[in-house]
Amino acid sequence: MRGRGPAPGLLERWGLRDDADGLAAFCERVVEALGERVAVVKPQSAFFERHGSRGVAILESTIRQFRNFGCLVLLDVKRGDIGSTVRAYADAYLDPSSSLYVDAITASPYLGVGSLAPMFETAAAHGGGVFVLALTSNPEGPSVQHAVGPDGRTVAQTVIDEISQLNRGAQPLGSFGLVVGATVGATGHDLSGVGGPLLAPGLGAQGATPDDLRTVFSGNLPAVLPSYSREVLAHGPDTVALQAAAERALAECRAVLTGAAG
Ligand SMILES: O=C(O)c1cc(=O)[nH]c(=O)n1[C@@H]1O[C@H](COP(=O)(O)O)[C@@H](O)[C@H]1O
Repeated sequence: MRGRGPAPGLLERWGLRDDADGLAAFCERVVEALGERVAVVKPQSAFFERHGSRGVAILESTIRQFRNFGCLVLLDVKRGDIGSTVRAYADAYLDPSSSLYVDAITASPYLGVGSLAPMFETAAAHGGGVFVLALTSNPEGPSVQHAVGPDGRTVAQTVIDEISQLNRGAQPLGSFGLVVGATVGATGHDLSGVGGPLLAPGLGAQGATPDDLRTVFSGNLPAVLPSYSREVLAHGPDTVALQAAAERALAECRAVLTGAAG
């Protein structure tokens, strides 16, 4: 998977202005270079929202173009709220009648996994997916996610177990995924019953390597969806260089995920 993070630093590096025109040019080039070559793209909504209504229009158009190539779009929005508001987020991103409709989104479980139910229902109704944060790649994450509750489980393990329950019986994988950073190391959390995809950000720019996937995911490697953003995008705007960077990342991850010795 390739993340799409048109951050200000990247626009500048590509010789583009940090405005909506720069953002549009950036997205056009990324779609042209990678639209036919990647299975999943993960645009980060904030990098579009910071350009206001034009940014959101560019996000809509970029989503459409990638989907036209047959690419799955996983929008990184990390939404979460009380149930009635989550219903509106579900309508915005997971209902096919919305202009922001995508195949899957990221969601934050810190108002309780149950508060995300409207997203789960809408995703299930339309064949979409929801990736819920469990063990995030940032150094601040463990202070919340490793906290132990009254039943002896960590916050992260509670999230993992609730998502496992939602996927119960689904074959080969259910619609509900977890986010587990490639940077987190061996935390002792049990992912064996998840039955859904495991999104692994943190590769490349945040320091994790494909080898780290073995440590973090061990027996669960076949469910892992590795994600790179800056590591690939920093090679633009040259189309061939972007494509080569994506191919390199793919080859390195494939060697680990298909069980090559290492
Ligand atoms: O949900 C995410 O995608 C995510 C979760 C997480 O734990 N860590 C994390 O970095 N991300 C996102 O993944 C992307 C990583 O970008 P790079 O570090 O450039 O590959 C960013 O857009 C983050 O918002």
